[in-house]
Order: sequence, then C-alpha cells, then structure tokens
Amino acid sequence: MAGSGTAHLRGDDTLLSVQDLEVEYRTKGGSFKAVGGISFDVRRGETLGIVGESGCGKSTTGRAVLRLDPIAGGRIRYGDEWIEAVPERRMRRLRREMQMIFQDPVGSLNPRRSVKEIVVEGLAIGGSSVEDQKAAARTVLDQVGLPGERFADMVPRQLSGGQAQRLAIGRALALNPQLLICDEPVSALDVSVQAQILNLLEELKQEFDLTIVFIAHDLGVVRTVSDNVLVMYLGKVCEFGDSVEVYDRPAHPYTRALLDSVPLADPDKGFAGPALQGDIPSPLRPPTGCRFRSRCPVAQDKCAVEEPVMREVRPGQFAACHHPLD
Ligand SMILES: Nc1ncnc2c1ncn2[C@@H]1O[C@H](COP(=O)(O)OP(=O)(O)OP(=O)(O)O)[C@@H](O)[C@H]1O
Repeated sequence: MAGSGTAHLRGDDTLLSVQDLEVEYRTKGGSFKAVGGISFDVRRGETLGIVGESGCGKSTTGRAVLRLDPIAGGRIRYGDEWIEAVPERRMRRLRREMQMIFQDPVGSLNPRRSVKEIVVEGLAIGGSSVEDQKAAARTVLDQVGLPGERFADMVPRQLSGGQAQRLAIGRALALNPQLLICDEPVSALDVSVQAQILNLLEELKQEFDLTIVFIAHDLGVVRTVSDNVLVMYLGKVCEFGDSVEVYDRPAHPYTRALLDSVPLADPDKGFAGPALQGDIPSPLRPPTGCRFRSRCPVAQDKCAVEEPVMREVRPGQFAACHHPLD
C-alpha cells in the first residue's frame, strides 16, 4: 500500500517499507524535492514496478533506499533496520544485500577487469578461499548464461549490451542479495535482448527468492514483470496497485495517459497516443494543488488549490486524484 505514510499497516513479510520519503537536491536555480514524500511497501518475493516519465524521481528513490542520496525526510525500513539511522559501516554491509542494476551495463562495470574478476570481486569481500571463489564465479556465470569457458577472460567492452547486463546481474548475484533494485535494466537493449534479460531476472527471482524493485519509464516492460506498480509524477506517487488492475483500469488520468502513450500497449486498441500533452513542469516550481493538473484532461478548479491525497479507489488500488477515472 502506498501514499498513506506511517498510517499503513505492514505484515511480517514486508522486506522494504518506504515511509514519507523526501530527497532534496540543491542546484544553481535553488533547491527542490526530487522525491516529495512518497510511501510504499515491498513484500518479500514481490516485484514492485516504479514507472513515470524521465525526471519524476524513480532513480532517486532507488538510490535513497541504498542511502546513496541523502534522505531529507521520512523513513526507510529494510528488514528490521531503519536505513536512515544505521551507521555507515553497517550500511556498507546492507548494500551487499541490496544490489542495484543500472541501465548502462558496460558503464557500470570496471573496464580493466575480466568477466571472472568482476564476479569474484564481490565474492572476495566475503573472505572465501580462492578455489571456492573460482567455483562460485563459474556457477554464477552459468546461472546468468555466460558460460565461463567462453566468457571468463573477456573484458566488458568485448561483450554485447545484453551480455554485459548478464554480467552486471551476475556480479550482483555473487553477493547473495535479497533485494535487487533494477534501474531501467533493459532500456538500452534491443527489444529481443530485453525479453531475454527480463526472463533471466524472473528465473533468478524464483531460484533465489529475490525481491525486486524494477524502475522503468516503459509501462509495457513493467507490466510483464511486476506484481504491484507505483506510478510517479514530479516526485510524488499518483497511483499504486496490483499491476494487472492498474493496467486494465487505471484510476489516475496520468496513468491512463502513460498507457495511451505506449505504442500497441493493447494490439486491439492500437496506438492511442500521443496522449501526454505539454512539457513536464520544472520541479523547482511545481504547479499548486495537483502537480499533474497542467497536463490533465479532466482537471477542474479544485485541482489548482488542493493537493489530492492517496485514497483507495478500488480494493487494493490507490490514486491521488480529485476526479479518479471509473
Ligand atoms: N545529483 C543531482 N543533483 C541535482 N538534481 C538531480 C540530481 N539527480 C537527479 N536530479 C534531478 O532530480 C529529478 C529526479 O531525477 P531522477 O533521476 O530520480 O528521475 P528519474 O525518474 O529516474 O528519471 P530518468 O529516467 O531520466 O533517470 C530530476 O529533475 C533530475 O534532473
């Protein structure tokens, strides 16, 4: 459940709980909240998709969970620990359990290390013997579809984009993570390769009981992998719910517009877009009231003066909108 701040209930199976998170950046033009008070829970074994247009704060949210960006407000609970409060030494250990996969796999890998060394790098921190490390590296490389005999001695630039992303996933897996934060992991890849990487993530999730936060601007991609989906706009959550429900019956006009902008999201309906008119307002000067109102086809006077709060529009589906869609 999202957007309800500390009021929400959490079951024991919640691995990650983000509560009223705020992240502020300082720029030449002034400081602004890239994430303006968002809340969500992720259960163990769940994949949560986070979607929204470029700049809405998806990556910032992911980085804040790993405390790579300073948390300006709110709380993040991982397991039994409060991320914003743990000492940096403990945080470094927790970051092994919470691995991040990035959009640009080649850029995220050390160009001077071989494939084998990149995987072993993570294992070495664990203090295992050299023989154990080699065997574990071979296993990991097999698991991500890069058989050691062919790939072990290559360097990242010799790999295709898809192979490099497999390696980045293998490097993360070597650390035995519980949570994977995948930040646009397939956006830079060809469509056919995208499907392979998504399948790989799904297989690994099942095999290793992973919990995944999957960040993407492409709703089509998120739909195929997510149990729940969180839709963000200008640093706020506008909709949250079961991904099938949200896709089939979006309640927020922004979600509707995003869906309509996806070419052939539904082959029967064809391409309904471009549905999103106008530019995203500057985060330095967001609109008053509802942030989406300047681009919203159903906005009315109230939307300019009163910020909508998240409320349950259908069981398990929440939207921050004064005029949710039926
Ligand atoms: N280090 C930073 N300093 C200042 N502003 C930043 C910084 N990082 C991100 N921003 C700004 O914060 C806002 C949110 O950025 P963020 O990268 O989280 O969005 P996003 O939804 O992940 O978009 P994208 O898909 O383009 O990465 C944007 O306006 C961005 O320009």
